[in-house]
Amino acid sequence: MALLSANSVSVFRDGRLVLDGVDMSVDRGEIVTIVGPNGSGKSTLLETLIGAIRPDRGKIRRAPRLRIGYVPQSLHIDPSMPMPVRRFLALPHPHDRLSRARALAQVGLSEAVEDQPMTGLSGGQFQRVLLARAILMEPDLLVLDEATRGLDQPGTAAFYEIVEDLRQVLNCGVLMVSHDLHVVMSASDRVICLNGHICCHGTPEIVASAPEYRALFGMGTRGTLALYRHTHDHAHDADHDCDHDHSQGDGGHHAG
Ligand SMILES: Nc1ncnc2c1ncn2[C@@H]1O[C@H](COP(=O)(O)OP(=O)(O)OP(=O)(O)O)[C@@H](O)[C@H]1O
Repeated sequence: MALLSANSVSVFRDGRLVLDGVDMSVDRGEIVTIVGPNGSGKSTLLETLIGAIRPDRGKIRRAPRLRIGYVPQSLHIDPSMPMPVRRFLALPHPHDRLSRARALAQVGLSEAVEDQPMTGLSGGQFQRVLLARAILMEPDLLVLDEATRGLDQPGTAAFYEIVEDLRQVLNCGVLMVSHDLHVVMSASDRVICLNGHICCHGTPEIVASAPEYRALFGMGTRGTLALYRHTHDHAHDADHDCDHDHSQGDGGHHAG
């Protein structure tokens, strides 16, 4: 059974249809990434999947007792109320020192960071602390909403390497939203391209070469992506679609 699935999910916001008939799922052990332009409904989809928004149509199914570790896009912490990392990690409930140290180590931070105020951390450290807090939940599923926003390229790449390690160590599923198209393509097992509805989905190779994806992100993107994870060596038919078989083991489809 999938950890989480959406079945024909539609969501209206302020009377406007922002998600239209979305079908998707995430299994344990896989990294699924949602890409799409600004305002295409990515955060709305995540919020609906984790139960923060009720779908107007369709159904969300979660595995029984599913534990979700959520890393938000950003988090505002009032600088006038300094909060040490230790206290932040204790939200919503405290954990023993060993668990905290292990979680921090898993995201590449030392225990010493616990004494620092959250507002004194660098962007990369801050996001790692958010990730450490999510790990402390012992999640079946990690949900990351643009968790690398504001990080430079090395910081972004390092963050996704940690996510990849965590997927193996925790044996969890990972669902993320990202604008880091290049890294996403190398770090994901499946990519979902969203623009209110699912334009196309499948392995990174299938999505990167889909006309629906290229229409949204530009023709140049495909060439750049090819540098990262584009192992097959045949020539592409200029107008093939997501159903094209790249012999990568996973299928994909497009939905207009
Ligand atoms: N709280 C809200 N109330 C009403 N409408 C909202 C709300 N949040 C988002 N929307 C609208 O829903 C649509 C989808 O927004 P959403 O934030 O899900 O897109 P996104 O793909 O995550 O965008 P971005 O890449 O800019 O983060 C947008 O038109 C947005 O204006």
